[in-house]
Amino acid sequence: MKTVIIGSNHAGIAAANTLLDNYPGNEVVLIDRNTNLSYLGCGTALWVGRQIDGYEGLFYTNKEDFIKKGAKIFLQSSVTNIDFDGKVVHFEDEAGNPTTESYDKLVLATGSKPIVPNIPGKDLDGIHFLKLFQEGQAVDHAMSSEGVNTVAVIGAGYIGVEIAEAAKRRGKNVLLFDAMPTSLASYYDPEFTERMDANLEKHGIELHFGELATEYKGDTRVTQLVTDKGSYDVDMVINAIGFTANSDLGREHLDTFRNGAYLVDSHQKTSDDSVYAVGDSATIYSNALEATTYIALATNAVRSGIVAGHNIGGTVLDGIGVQGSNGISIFGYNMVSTGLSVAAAAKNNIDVDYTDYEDLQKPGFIKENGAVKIRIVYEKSSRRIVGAQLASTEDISANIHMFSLAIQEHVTIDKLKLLDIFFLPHFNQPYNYITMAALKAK
Ligand SMILES: Cc1cc2nc3c(=O)[nH]c(=O)nc-3n(C[C@H](O)[C@H](O)[C@H](O)COP(=O)(O)OP(=O)(O)OC[C@H]3O[C@@H](n4cnc5c(N)ncnc54)[C@H](O)[C@@H]3O)c2cc1C
Ligand SMILES: NC(=O)C1=CN([C@@H]2O[C@H](COP(=O)(O)OP(=O)(O)OC[C@H]3O[C@@H](n4cnc5c(N)ncnc54)[C@H](O)[C@@H]3O)[C@@H](O)[C@H]2O)C=CC1
Repeated sequence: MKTVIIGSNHAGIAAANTLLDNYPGNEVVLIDRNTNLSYLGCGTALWVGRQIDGYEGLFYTNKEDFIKKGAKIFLQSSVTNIDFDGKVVHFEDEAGNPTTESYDKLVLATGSKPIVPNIPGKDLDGIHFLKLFQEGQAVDHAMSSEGVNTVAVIGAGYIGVEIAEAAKRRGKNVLLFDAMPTSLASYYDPEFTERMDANLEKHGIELHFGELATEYKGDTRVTQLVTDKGSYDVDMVINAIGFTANSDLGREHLDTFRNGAYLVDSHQKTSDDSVYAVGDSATIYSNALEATTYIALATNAVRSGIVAGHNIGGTVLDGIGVQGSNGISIFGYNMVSTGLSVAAAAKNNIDVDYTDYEDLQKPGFIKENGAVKIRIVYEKSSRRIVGAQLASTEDISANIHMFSLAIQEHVTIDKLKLLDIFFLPHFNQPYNYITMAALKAK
């Protein structure tokens, strides 16, 4: 069996490793247009903000690792089209020569692309995106340039907020814009985002929410940002208004979701029996929504790659869906969420209630101790938990995994009330915030 994988970042790598490590004898070919593979974009802001020494540690594998395992790998090789009937992939190799690879099974792991604000001046110099390693390098380089003092970040989602922090750490004046009235509006309810907004402001970031960029101005280089509310002199712009699926190669042939992502089943198989799609290029099943959706996260990319790899290798393995669990840590303030916020539930016509609680992480006699705010969201009719959000200066990240499992397994809010949660003053309180929030549920 010969499997060709297009795209060798997180999803393609997971599919390739699953096949190579578990199913010897399978022929695996990886093709990617980039110079590198396995770049952890999540480290870009840490590196640009000088919280880590450099970018070298942000890659977890390389071309040689795949060659050692017996795979064939082409980098700097762009796939131009796929003959789905003849099962042949056409690409240009590193030297620019037209080349082909036939396949028995094809894995599309072409990921996502940043959404480009479609406004005048969008192609001026000094306007950046933050998806690829090379784009991170360009942003890093620009921030070191003389005369770059004011940075506008468009989009206060995860990338925008993280790079705003990094730019501030580099001593820039930072203006952060979003169409929504708060930061992180797709992940958290206002009672949580207002804390992040206060945190950003406290650290000197100028917030412009509910404000839309309408034009980038300058001769060859951007010097001014115009919005529906004003205009600002800027030296650099970073666009971060979300990703869309990169399904350019198969959109004509395969069934797709509303944003163009390849529609896949629980084996990651597309509408073509020989073609699988994984990671940001594909849809994913949300256990909170109980529906197919699109969530661009590295964690989903890895899991979907593993599922595709096993199914191609011959082990039937159903994906179990996701909750879109996510987290962020900005100037020491931590927020994690999973499933649906109250706002996201309303948007999806799911009638929910929620229960909030706030308390110290540990008993009052422990000195190093921060307050934790928790919200648990549950469906009114079934009482199943559909979401949770936590915010604190404490490391509350591990809590969210339990809520992720609860959503996956359709656990009700009532089941959580008397759940056995251990107590040790070094870590938590006997009347802990999870129990207390659950007990408070209507
Ligand atoms: C700055 C940043 C921070 C992030 N932080 C986090 C985080 O903290 N946690 C988290 O879970 N997620 C995070 N993400 C999201 C995560 O990086 C993506 O969800 C993940 O990269 C998706 O992996 P993928 O392999 O599906 O797609 P991609 O990473 O998009 O990779 C697709 C690959 O396909 C190749 N390709 C595309 N078209 C072709 C073609 N025609 N021919 C050949 N090759 C092609 C590309 O070169 C690329 O290597 C972050 C993303 C960014 C940009
Ligand atoms: N910590 C993590 O888990 C991280 C995850 N990622 C993932 O990478 C993907 C891309 O990240 P982001 O680009 O930050 O997307 P995002 O979806 O997190 O945020 C995009 C933001 O842009 C805003 N927006 C949309 N259109 C706009 C417009 N025209 N003008 C102004 N604002 C506008 C939205 O309201 C939203 O707040 C996401 O799926 C994200 O979850 C990225 C970084 C870190």
